[in-house]
Amino acid sequence: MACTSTPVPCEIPEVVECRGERFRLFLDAATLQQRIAELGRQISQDYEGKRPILIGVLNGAFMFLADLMRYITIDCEVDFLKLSSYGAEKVSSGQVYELKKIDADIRGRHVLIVEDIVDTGLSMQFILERLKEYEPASVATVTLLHKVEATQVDVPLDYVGFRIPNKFVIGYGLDYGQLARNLASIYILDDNP
Ligand SMILES: O=P(O)(O)OC[C@H]1O[C@H](OP(=O)(O)OP(=O)(O)O)[C@H](O)[C@@H]1O
Ligand code: HPA
Repeated sequence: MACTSTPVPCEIPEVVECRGERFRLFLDAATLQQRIAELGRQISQDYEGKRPILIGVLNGAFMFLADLMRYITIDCEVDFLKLSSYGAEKVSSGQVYELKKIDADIRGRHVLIVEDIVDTGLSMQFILERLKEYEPASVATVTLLHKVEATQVDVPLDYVGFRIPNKFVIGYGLDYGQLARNLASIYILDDNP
Protein backbone atom coordinates (compact mmCIF):
# COMPACT_ATOMS: atom_id res chain seq x y z
CA MET A 1 0.00 0.00 0.00
CA ALA A 2 1.23 3.51 -0.74
CA CYS A 3 2.52 5.43 2.22
CA THR A 4 0.13 8.21 3.15
CA SER A 5 2.24 9.69 5.86
CA THR A 6 1.10 12.38 8.30
CA PRO A 7 1.31 10.92 11.80
CA VAL A 8 3.64 8.09 10.80
CA PRO A 9 6.01 9.25 8.05
CA CYS A 10 7.80 6.80 5.76
CA GLU A 11 11.31 7.87 6.55
CA ILE A 12 12.36 8.54 10.10
CA PRO A 13 15.90 9.89 10.50
CA GLU A 14 18.00 8.18 13.19
CA VAL A 15 19.78 11.40 14.05
CA VAL A 16 18.79 15.08 13.77
CA GLU A 17 20.64 18.30 14.50
CA CYS A 18 19.02 21.23 16.22
CA ARG A 19 20.77 24.48 17.09
CA GLY A 20 24.14 22.80 16.53
CA GLU A 21 23.44 19.85 18.86
CA ARG A 22 22.90 16.20 17.97
CA PHE A 23 19.81 14.27 18.97
CA ARG A 24 19.13 10.58 18.37
CA LEU A 25 15.85 8.81 17.72
CA PHE A 26 14.15 7.89 21.01
CA LEU A 27 10.43 7.27 20.40
CA ASP A 28 9.45 6.81 16.79
CA ALA A 29 6.16 8.01 15.35
CA ALA A 30 4.55 4.55 15.28
CA THR A 31 5.43 3.89 18.93
CA LEU A 32 3.97 7.25 19.90
CA GLN A 33 0.75 6.63 18.01
CA GLN A 34 0.32 3.16 19.50
CA ARG A 35 0.66 4.43 23.07
CA ILE A 36 -1.54 7.48 22.43
CA ALA A 37 -4.25 5.18 21.07
CA GLU A 38 -4.09 3.22 24.36
CA LEU A 39 -4.40 6.44 26.38
CA GLY A 40 -7.36 7.51 24.24
CA ARG A 41 -9.11 4.18 24.81
CA GLN A 42 -8.51 4.34 28.56
CA ILE A 43 -9.80 7.91 28.82
CA SER A 44 -12.86 6.99 26.74
CA GLN A 45 -13.68 4.21 29.21
CA ASP A 46 -13.00 6.27 32.32
CA TYR A 47 -15.01 9.30 31.18
CA GLU A 48 -18.01 7.61 29.53
CA GLY A 49 -21.07 9.85 30.02
CA LYS A 50 -19.00 12.69 31.59
CA ARG A 51 -18.30 14.84 28.51
CA PRO A 52 -14.81 15.87 29.68
CA ILE A 53 -13.07 19.03 28.56
CA LEU A 54 -9.44 18.62 27.53
CA ILE A 55 -7.26 21.62 28.32
CA GLY A 56 -4.17 21.60 26.12
CA VAL A 57 -1.10 23.43 27.39
CA LEU A 58 0.37 25.45 24.54
CA ASN A 59 2.63 25.39 22.75
CA GLY A 60 4.19 22.00 23.36
CA ALA A 61 1.04 19.89 23.74
CA PHE A 62 -0.64 20.86 20.47
CA MET A 63 0.41 17.76 18.52
CA PHE A 64 -0.21 15.26 21.29
CA LEU A 65 -3.59 16.78 22.06
CA ALA A 66 -4.63 16.68 18.40
CA ASP A 67 -3.73 12.99 18.13
CA LEU A 68 -5.11 12.03 21.54
CA MET A 69 -8.51 13.55 20.73
CA ARG A 70 -8.73 11.45 17.57
CA TYR A 71 -8.47 8.33 19.74
CA ILE A 72 -11.16 9.46 22.20
CA THR A 73 -14.48 7.99 21.17
CA ILE A 74 -16.83 9.65 23.68
CA ASP A 75 -18.19 13.22 23.56
CA CYS A 76 -15.49 15.66 24.67
CA GLU A 77 -14.53 19.31 24.30
CA VAL A 78 -11.26 21.19 24.02
CA ASP A 79 -9.73 24.46 25.17
CA PHE A 80 -6.19 25.77 25.63
CA LEU A 81 -4.00 27.72 27.96
CA LYS A 82 -0.50 28.88 27.23
CA LEU A 83 2.47 28.85 29.59
CA SER A 84 6.16 29.47 29.16
CA SER A 85 9.13 28.77 31.40
CA TYR A 86 12.00 27.50 29.23
CA GLY A 87 12.64 30.28 26.68
CA ALA A 88 15.47 29.12 24.41
CA GLU A 89 17.21 27.13 27.16
CA LYS A 90 17.35 23.40 27.96
CA VAL A 91 16.59 24.02 31.64
CA SER A 92 13.58 25.61 33.29
CA SER A 93 13.89 29.26 34.32
CA GLY A 94 12.03 28.19 37.46
CA GLN A 95 9.43 30.86 36.73
CA VAL A 96 6.17 29.90 35.00
CA TYR A 97 4.54 32.67 32.94
CA GLU A 98 0.86 32.42 31.99
CA LEU A 99 0.59 33.77 28.44
CA LYS A 100 -3.02 32.80 27.76
CA LYS A 101 -5.85 31.84 30.10
CA ILE A 102 -8.59 29.33 29.26
CA ASP A 103 -11.75 30.69 27.61
CA ALA A 104 -14.16 27.88 28.52
CA ASP A 105 -16.31 27.96 31.63
CA ILE A 106 -15.10 24.85 33.46
CA ARG A 107 -17.07 25.27 36.68
CA GLY A 108 -18.63 21.87 37.49
CA ARG A 109 -16.93 20.23 34.49
CA HIS A 110 -14.63 17.20 34.31
CA VAL A 111 -11.27 18.56 33.21
CA LEU A 112 -8.28 16.75 31.74
CA ILE A 113 -5.08 18.80 31.60
CA VAL A 114 -3.03 17.66 28.61
CA GLU A 115 0.74 18.25 28.66
CA ASP A 116 3.48 17.10 26.32
CA ILE A 117 5.96 16.71 29.18
CA VAL A 118 6.26 16.93 32.95
CA ASP A 119 9.89 17.76 33.70
CA THR A 120 10.45 19.78 36.92
CA GLY A 121 6.68 19.63 37.44
CA LEU A 122 6.48 23.39 38.00
CA SER A 123 4.18 24.01 35.03
CA MET A 124 1.75 21.27 36.07
CA GLN A 125 1.80 22.50 39.65
CA PHE A 126 1.01 26.02 38.42
CA ILE A 127 -1.89 24.81 36.26
CA LEU A 128 -3.41 22.68 39.03
CA GLU A 129 -3.35 25.65 41.39
CA ARG A 130 -4.80 27.97 38.75
CA LEU A 131 -7.65 25.64 37.69
CA LYS A 132 -8.80 25.07 41.27
CA GLU A 133 -10.04 28.67 41.25
CA TYR A 134 -12.63 27.75 38.59
CA GLU A 135 -14.18 24.98 40.76
CA PRO A 136 -14.30 22.14 38.22
CA ALA A 137 -16.09 18.89 39.17
CA SER A 138 -12.84 16.98 38.75
CA VAL A 139 -9.33 17.53 37.42
CA ALA A 140 -7.07 14.81 36.03
CA THR A 141 -3.70 15.11 34.35
CA VAL A 142 -2.42 13.56 31.14
CA THR A 143 1.17 13.81 30.01
CA LEU A 144 2.84 12.14 27.08
CA LEU A 145 6.25 12.16 28.78
CA HIS A 146 7.34 12.18 32.41
CA LYS A 147 10.97 12.86 33.35
CA VAL A 148 10.63 11.08 36.67
CA GLU A 149 14.07 11.94 38.09
CA ALA A 150 13.78 15.62 37.18
CA THR A 151 10.47 16.22 38.90
CA GLN A 152 10.93 18.48 41.92
CA VAL A 153 7.36 18.84 43.13
CA ASP A 154 4.64 16.38 43.94
CA VAL A 155 2.08 16.53 41.13
CA PRO A 156 -0.56 13.84 40.57
CA LEU A 157 -0.19 12.30 37.09
CA ASP A 158 -3.19 10.20 36.09
CA TYR A 159 -2.29 9.21 32.51
CA VAL A 160 1.38 8.95 31.49
CA GLY A 161 2.50 7.94 28.01
CA PHE A 162 6.19 7.23 28.70
CA ARG A 163 8.51 7.60 31.70
CA ILE A 164 11.80 8.89 30.32
CA PRO A 165 15.34 9.60 31.58
CA ASN A 166 16.46 13.03 32.69
CA LYS A 167 17.71 14.20 29.28
CA PHE A 168 16.54 16.94 26.95
CA VAL A 169 14.15 15.74 24.23
CA ILE A 170 12.73 17.37 21.11
CA GLY A 171 10.12 16.64 18.46
CA TYR A 172 6.40 15.92 18.33
CA GLY A 173 5.57 19.37 19.71
CA LEU A 174 8.60 19.66 22.01
CA ASP A 175 10.99 22.42 21.01
CA TYR A 176 14.52 23.60 21.48
CA GLY A 177 14.41 27.39 21.10
CA GLN A 178 11.11 27.07 19.17
CA LEU A 179 12.63 24.62 16.65
CA ALA A 180 11.98 20.88 16.11
CA ARG A 181 8.30 20.87 17.12
CA ASN A 182 7.43 19.59 13.62
CA LEU A 183 9.32 16.28 13.95
CA ALA A 184 6.87 13.35 14.01
CA SER A 185 9.12 11.33 16.35
CA ILE A 186 10.84 12.22 19.61
CA TYR A 187 14.63 12.61 19.77
CA ILE A 188 16.94 12.66 22.80
CA LEU A 189 20.10 14.70 23.29
CA ASP A 190 23.14 12.66 22.34
CA ASP A 191 25.69 13.03 25.15
CA ASN A 192 28.42 11.31 23.14
CA PRO A 193 28.15 12.79 19.65
O1 LIG B 1 7.69 20.42 34.15
P1 LIG B 1 8.29 21.69 33.65
O2 LIG B 1 9.76 21.78 33.98
O3 LIG B 1 7.54 22.92 34.05
O4 LIG B 1 8.30 21.59 32.05
C1 LIG B 1 7.17 21.28 31.32
C2 LIG B 1 6.71 22.41 30.47
O5 LIG B 1 7.78 22.89 29.66
C3 LIG B 1 7.35 23.00 28.32
O6 LIG B 1 6.76 24.24 28.08
P2 LIG B 1 7.59 25.58 27.78
O7 LIG B 1 7.56 26.45 28.97
O8 LIG B 1 8.94 25.22 27.21
O9 LIG B 1 6.70 26.28 26.65
P3 LIG B 1 6.25 25.63 25.25
O10 LIG B 1 5.19 24.61 25.59
O11 LIG B 1 5.69 26.78 24.49
O12 LIG B 1 7.45 24.99 24.61
C4 LIG B 1 6.32 21.89 28.19
O13 LIG B 1 5.46 22.11 27.11
C5 LIG B 1 5.62 21.93 29.53
O14 LIG B 1 4.52 22.83 29.54
O1 HPA C 1 13.17 17.96 27.56
C1 HPA C 1 12.45 18.91 27.16
N1 HPA C 1 12.40 19.25 25.85
C2 HPA C 1 11.65 20.27 25.37
N2 HPA C 1 10.89 21.02 26.15
C3 HPA C 1 10.88 20.74 27.47
N3 HPA C 1 10.20 21.34 28.46
C4 HPA C 1 10.51 20.70 29.58
N4 HPA C 1 11.40 19.71 29.34
C5 HPA C 1 11.65 19.71 28.01
